[in-house]
Amino acid sequence: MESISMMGSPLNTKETFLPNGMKNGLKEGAKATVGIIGSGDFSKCLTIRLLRCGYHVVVGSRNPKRAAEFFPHVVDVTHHEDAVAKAGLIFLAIHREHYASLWDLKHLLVGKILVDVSNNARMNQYPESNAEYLASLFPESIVVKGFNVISAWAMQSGPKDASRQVYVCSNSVEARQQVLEVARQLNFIPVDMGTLSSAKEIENIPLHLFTPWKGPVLVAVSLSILFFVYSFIRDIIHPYVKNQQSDFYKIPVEIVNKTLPVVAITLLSLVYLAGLLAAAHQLYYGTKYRRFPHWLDGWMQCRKQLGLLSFFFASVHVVYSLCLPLRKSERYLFLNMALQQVHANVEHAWNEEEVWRVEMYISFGIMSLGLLSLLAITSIPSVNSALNWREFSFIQSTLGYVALLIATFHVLLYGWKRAFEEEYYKFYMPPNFVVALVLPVMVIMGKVLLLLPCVGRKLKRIRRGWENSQYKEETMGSATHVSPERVTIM
Ligand SMILES: NC(=O)C1=CN([C@@H]2O[C@H](COP(=O)(O)OP(=O)(O)OC[C@H]3O[C@@H](n4cnc5c(N)ncnc54)[C@H](OP(=O)(O)O)[C@@H]3O)[C@@H](O)[C@H]2O)C=CC1
Ligand SMILES: [Fe+3]
Repeated sequence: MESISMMGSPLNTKETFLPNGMKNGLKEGAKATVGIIGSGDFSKCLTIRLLRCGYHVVVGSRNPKRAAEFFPHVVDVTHHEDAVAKAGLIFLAIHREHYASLWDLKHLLVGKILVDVSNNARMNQYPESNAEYLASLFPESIVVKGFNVISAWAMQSGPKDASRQVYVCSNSVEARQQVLEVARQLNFIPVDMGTLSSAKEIENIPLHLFTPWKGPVLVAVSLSILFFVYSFIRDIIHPYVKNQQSDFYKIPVEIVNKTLPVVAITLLSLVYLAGLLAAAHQLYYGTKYRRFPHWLDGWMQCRKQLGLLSFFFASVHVVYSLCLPLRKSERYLFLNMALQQVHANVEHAWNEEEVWRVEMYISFGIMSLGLLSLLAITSIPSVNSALNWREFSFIQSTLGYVALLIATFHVLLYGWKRAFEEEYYKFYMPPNFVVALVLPVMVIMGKVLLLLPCVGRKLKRIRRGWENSQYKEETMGSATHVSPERVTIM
């Protein structure tokens, strides 16, 4: 047999499964044999990948004759017993529900490494993880969890354009090392997750569906609906009811474009408000060792998503704003205005104050979008890892506040003149820009308060651990230890 088989020394897990040729930097050489139980999609794709990387593969199937048609001829497709006997490292490419059907092979599996690649249909479907269940069925085998986060497609197409990380855990260090090495040989990035107790966490990874995004997206959608309805009532319904003025044409562009910036700046304010509340919490209790309330913890952890959503809304707002002059309505209004000026004998229309206001607010808008883009780019892991902590914190915290300040000026310059011109609903239904400014102004004022020497010095002492009140609690590992400034905002 041209393989390094574990047969005869099943308990010696120190023996390697690496293709010898590769290990010695040679192309050819004796190949390690890897067993796979099951002949489904995952099994086929894993087989191809293993073959490409120089392994010898033996596949165990209930019906080897039928299964052999789907595998390259170099693959040994055989019965379960035979496959298990020929390999020391065995991937179980079958579903958890079928693990018990391998019971008859128990004596053959003693000391062998069983790699559990299974996934469940939903999170926490069973009380124990699939890998722990397998280990309980075959206590004399060595169970390793891994490869479940790699789809059959990614397995076949190679890790170039698909996810690359393979999370591995096992109670046996040697077995874990061997599976980590196989993952490395298959050109994946192995991640050691420690003991088998991490299996549940690993099994839940492919089942997450934008989990960290759910809360922020919900907030963004709720804010959008709220501000859209507000603008609709204020700018469309009210003029219609009061003066029979039909402005319904404004709904698709103008009202949407009034909603977008308000949502963008509110989301950006929420990013920094969480940090401010955390600072207030620490100042109030005089310690950093007290756990933040659950809601604040969750809020702090989704700041990156809130920041990226803010960037998204701001970008779409820019596109809408650039398209405003393309509208027919804008052209008609422009023509009407020109005609009115002709009738009024106005030859030179130039309002110095208006000119400056618009120049400034456009400039502030572009600058804040530029800064937001910078924050978004530095949140990309590869860029993020190229920065040291101080650089990252400077961009995410200091420049983030600058972006918020500039965006606030942008909104203020856009609206302040109109606010004075408008009479209706002035007091009990303020203009959109006033609504947009409530939160950012509060956040900026909060930051200014924190920058006051007396407050700032106290906070610094608390965060460095020099000041702890009687509330000190041992909560190592909780978010309490993460200084609000240390958590990325994007
Ligand atoms: N497909 C994917 O993208 C991924 C799959 N996985 C996991 O890999 C495992 C296999 O998935 P996949 O290949 O898609 O599934 P398939 O349904 O395609 O294949 C499962 C295989 O299990 C064997 N099998 C079926 N019924 C029984 C039984 N009663 N007793 C023993 N063996 C049986 C069959 O092989 P035979 O007839 O030859 O015995 C069958 O081909 C699952 O645990 C899955 O969660 C993990 C990551 C990605
Ligand atoms: Fe704007």
